[in-house]
Amino acid sequence: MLQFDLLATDPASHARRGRLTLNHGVVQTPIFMPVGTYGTVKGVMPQSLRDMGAQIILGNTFHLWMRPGLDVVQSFGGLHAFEQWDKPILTDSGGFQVWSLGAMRKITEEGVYFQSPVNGDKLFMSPEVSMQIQTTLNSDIVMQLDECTPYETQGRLTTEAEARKSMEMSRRWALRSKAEFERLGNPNALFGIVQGGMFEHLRQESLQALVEMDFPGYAIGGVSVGEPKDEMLRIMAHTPHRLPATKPRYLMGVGTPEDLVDGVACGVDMFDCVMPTRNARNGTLFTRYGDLKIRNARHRADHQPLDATCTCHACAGPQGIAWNDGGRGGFSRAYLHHLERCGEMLGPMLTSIHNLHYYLNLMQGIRDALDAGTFSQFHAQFKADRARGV
Ligand SMILES: Nc1nc2c(CCNCC3CCCCC3)c3[nH]c(NCCc4ccccc4)nc3cc2c(=O)[nH]1
Ligand SMILES: [Zn+2]
Repeated sequence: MLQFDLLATDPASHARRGRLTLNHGVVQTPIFMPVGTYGTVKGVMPQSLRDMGAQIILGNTFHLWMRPGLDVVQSFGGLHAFEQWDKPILTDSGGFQVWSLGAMRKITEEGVYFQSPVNGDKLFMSPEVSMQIQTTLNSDIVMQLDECTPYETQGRLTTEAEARKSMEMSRRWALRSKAEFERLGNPNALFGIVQGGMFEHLRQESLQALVEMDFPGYAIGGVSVGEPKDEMLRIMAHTPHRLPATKPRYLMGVGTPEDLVDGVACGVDMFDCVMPTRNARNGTLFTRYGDLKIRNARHRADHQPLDATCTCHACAGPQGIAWNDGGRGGFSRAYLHHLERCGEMLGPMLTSIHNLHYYLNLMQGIRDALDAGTFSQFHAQFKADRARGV
């Protein structure tokens, strides 16, 4: 089940404030969804995710199907009990993950044939198989099986004819996904995924066909696939606001903090990206005044926290009082620099908490600004602050 309520719209942009009611709870939008790859957000305890305000996380259909295998997840009644997360979960269809595998796959009308990266087994993923897997996982939001149209292949840009062919297959797979989802009597929500490459008229054809199929929500796929930033922004400006205003819009795999704020202004409600956790593990930290590379020698003896305005456990400790508000319970840049240099486990754990908190706090700031009718000012201040430099 899914209910989407529009609570406020920004007069100067396509930004909107909403509320998503799902089987495992209510989600305030716009929202960033932390990505759990093997059934966990790497190095972060579920309780920490709850403490920092995560309302919905992503599960990984493809990986969980490989390992531990559906029989184990099924024995728990689905993903929630298995990974001890009782709030909503969104699962992707697995198509993108197979596509990311690169060579070891063959795409046909029927589905995708590929080799398991875990044990080399010959596997097959079709719209029907993907729906069966996601039904077993019992995720609150299920994604259709689609083909993520590449931006380029072996250095050659995808042509309009290729993008059309790919979009039309995804459209046929949307219908098959929907039919199987309904045949299985899945009580959750199935989203259609808009494709069409970098061609606005193909995006229009794709979204029109999906809207006619009447999904409870829609995703925009086929971006953040190596295209130049201005190409992604062009599609982000074209497609989201053309989707039904009364249904949630999910921009897949996006993005940087700037992309999230720009995406909200373009009418996007939901985002997911591995960036906060992946960057955390390689020592790139997001802060209000720009990005910070904690391994840089200039942090070696710096007593300040990563971000003096941050209330996360890494910056402000258990009390959660920011450095600027007099808090001194957090960890210093010197200590985090040291942990990273020593390769200590606590390093990526603390930096992941900080980066996830940064993303979730940014979305909370956007929701508060939309509630207050000050989104334009928020957008401008956010960009000015980030340009200041750390
Ligand atoms: N169906 C589908 N999924 C897509 C995804 C996966 C979204 N995240 C799922 C999530 C499930 C749990 C495990 C992790 C993934 C995308 N991710 C990106 N870019 C990420 C590009 C990126 C950005 C920063 C760092 C690395 C990669 N473009 C995407 C396009 C599509 C698409 O058309 N169709
Ligand atoms: Zn912090």
